[in-house]
Amino acid sequence: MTKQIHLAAHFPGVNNTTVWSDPAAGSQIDFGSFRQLAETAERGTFDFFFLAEGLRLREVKGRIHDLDVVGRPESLTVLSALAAVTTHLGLAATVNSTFNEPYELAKRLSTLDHVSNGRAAWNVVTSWDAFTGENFRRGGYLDKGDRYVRAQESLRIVRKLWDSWNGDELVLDQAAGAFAREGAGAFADDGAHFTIRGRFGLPPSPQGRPVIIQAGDSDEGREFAASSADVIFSRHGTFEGGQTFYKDVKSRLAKYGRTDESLKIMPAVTVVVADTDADAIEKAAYIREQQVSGPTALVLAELLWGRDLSAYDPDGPLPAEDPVVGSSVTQGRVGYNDPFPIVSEWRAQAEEHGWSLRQTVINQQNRQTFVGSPTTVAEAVNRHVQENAADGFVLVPHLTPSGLDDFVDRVVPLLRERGVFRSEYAGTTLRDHLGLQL
Ligand SMILES: Cc1cc2nc3c(=O)[nH]c(=O)nc-3n(C[C@H](O)[C@H](O)[C@H](O)COP(=O)(O)O)c2cc1C
Repeated sequence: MTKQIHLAAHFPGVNNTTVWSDPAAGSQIDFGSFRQLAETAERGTFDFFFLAEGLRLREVKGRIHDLDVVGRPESLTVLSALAAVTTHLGLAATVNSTFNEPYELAKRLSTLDHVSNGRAAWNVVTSWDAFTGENFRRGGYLDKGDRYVRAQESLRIVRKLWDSWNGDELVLDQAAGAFAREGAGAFADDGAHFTIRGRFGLPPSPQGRPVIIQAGDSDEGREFAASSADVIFSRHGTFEGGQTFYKDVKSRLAKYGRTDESLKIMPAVTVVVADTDADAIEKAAYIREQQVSGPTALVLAELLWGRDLSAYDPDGPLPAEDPVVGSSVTQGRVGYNDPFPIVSEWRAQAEEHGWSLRQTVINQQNRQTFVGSPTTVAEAVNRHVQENAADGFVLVPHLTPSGLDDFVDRVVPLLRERGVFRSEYAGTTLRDHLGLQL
């Protein structure tokens, strides 16, 4: 059976994917930028618009990393404003489960679902580290092993609050002076992280339960997604890597009584489109040059090596030392669990091609996923989906807010022609777009 492709738009701003210094880049903060990208995604009949979250600016030796965007507005507030200027596009917010309370989460996400008429999604992320925790009153953080215990408990309670109304509690009997039935929204929960009871103040939202997205990659993260998520935002965008990840996660579903269709896998990908394949390859190389300055190459290499490499010349050879596991010189970024095979591969490739450290980072780490003419890109996107390397993609543009124009104007029509992507929205809620049941 031919699968239908799912697509989402990622608003740039985290990591070195964004080239904010490009003369064609607009504001990362002005609402007009969010609106323009969301309108482009809706014109392309995308499933949803996605906002990542960084709770603390990344630092390298105490200084803000030069390619991170400073001053990101808060996601749920921006998405609520976008709800008023879009009609069908899903609206997905990344919100951390470590530093938020389930009651607040349930209320804020349910509110987004109400104001958008059923288009809300929550991307549950689990940063646990002390560096991020310093921003918060409790000043603390979780043991790494507890991050999914708290996430699982938070999600279970959030769902309990969303389910605490049957939907028939509002009486609105003017003559009798009765607004709602007794018992509306009553809840109680007693767990390892929360002991709470009370009343949830909001009647059920249009989706009942907003869509749940998960983005962790560890074994615990994959298990959490298999048990509880509707969508996975993964980093496995290559064909082979995507197929391996897809098989791994889908094979975990049966033990939770779930079908393959109940969990959509949508890797983050980058796309470069031009008139011809050759033009696109040239354009892609230029973008990678912009994304990886000398200082950025050193930071990305430090993350892999787990060492201070500031004495190295990015235009010189790769560091001779072995990597160190578990030491993060770059605070606020997740390091590598097993850097050794990657360092070996980088060394082999650098030697074969005569690459400097910077050229190695550019070629090994920052390659765009889909590069080519509109036809080449449409065929590759479709092949990944039909051959189960993904159910769709979260597109990460390098420019704000015009970075998806080429894809929407030139690739989407080809996907529509092939009958693998919608020409108009069939339903009104995000669950409808994703083909998800409650
Ligand atoms: C593709 C992808 C995107 C992510 N985006 C965010 C984000 O925007 N904000 C955040 O705090 N964490 C983000 N994360 C981090 C994870 O959600 C998770 O909290 C972290 O990786 C720890 O979980 P793990 O050990 O299972 O990977 C992202 C992870 C992946 C794989």
